[in-house]
Amino acid sequence: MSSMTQTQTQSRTGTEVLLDVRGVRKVYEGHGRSVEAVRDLTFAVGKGDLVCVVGPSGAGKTTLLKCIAGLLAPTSGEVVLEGRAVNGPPPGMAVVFQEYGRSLFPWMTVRKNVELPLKQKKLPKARREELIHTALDAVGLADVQSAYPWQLSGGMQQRVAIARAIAYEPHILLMDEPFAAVDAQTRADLEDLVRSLWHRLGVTTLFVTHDIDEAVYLGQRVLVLSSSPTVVLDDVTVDLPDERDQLTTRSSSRFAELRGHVFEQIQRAKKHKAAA
Ligand SMILES: Nc1ncnc2c1ncn2[C@@H]1O[C@H](COP(=O)(O)OP(=O)(O)OP(=O)(O)O)[C@@H](O)[C@H]1O
Repeated sequence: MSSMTQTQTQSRTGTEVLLDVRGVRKVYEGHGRSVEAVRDLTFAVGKGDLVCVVGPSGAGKTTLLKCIAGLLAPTSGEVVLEGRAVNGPPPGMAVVFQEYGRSLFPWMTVRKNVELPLKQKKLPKARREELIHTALDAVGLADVQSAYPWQLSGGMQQRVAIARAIAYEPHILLMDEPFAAVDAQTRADLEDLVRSLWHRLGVTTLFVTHDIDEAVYLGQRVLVLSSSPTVVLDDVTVDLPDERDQLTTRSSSRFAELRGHVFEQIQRAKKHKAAA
């Protein structure tokens, strides 16, 4: 059972805190060995913010996300969402995973896949229809709702997964390296889709990636994680103009400075780890 918990009231962007991650540590135990995946993670995400988490491979990004999603219990520390401690999947959360092939049900049409969580939410049919239509329209897939996921390209399948997440009307959207398995051009389109949905819906979004450019392009803030055992190395404010596009934003000098800064931090952490 969730309990009401004292929470931070203001995020770094000055908005009301929605997600509060406090001193989260995760040690995996088993087969006679223990792995300290995450040592100490503390940060807050404000309501309506788009925050990216970037870190090297094996830094514990998925572990952190599973702790936030209530799929894994931290060894110590806690995750507080909307003032309540998370100790199971919270009702107002949707997650988009990297492996769209495994997260969509192949025997269900696109619309049935999007509808499933809405049925679990026990929404009436008319409301479900409205949400399915709006979400599929928003991701540009209104015309393939009767298709099966395996009839679609990887990028389209991931758009179905995004449609399913936004149709659910989550208070917070978690995305775990959602575009790692698609080609570069599709990836750029999907990044722009995330920015435009975020603008339109204002949903609080935590986007996890190992791609520094992607983190800087998408986020209002970038949390930089160290190598495992993981801590937050830096919390970078992305002071790029809010209107972003793949060409002008990525070729601006400020973008280059920010990505250089994040890159340097990650490289330093890797060297530090190697030396230790
Ligand atoms: N179930 C598990 N049991 C034991 N160790 C685990 C388990 N899951 C993850 N780990 C270890 O925890 C560390 C962090 O893993 P995690 O998958 O969270 O990192 P990541 O940053 O998401 O990696 P990647 O970017 O490669 O997906 C790694 O050393 C990994 O081997």
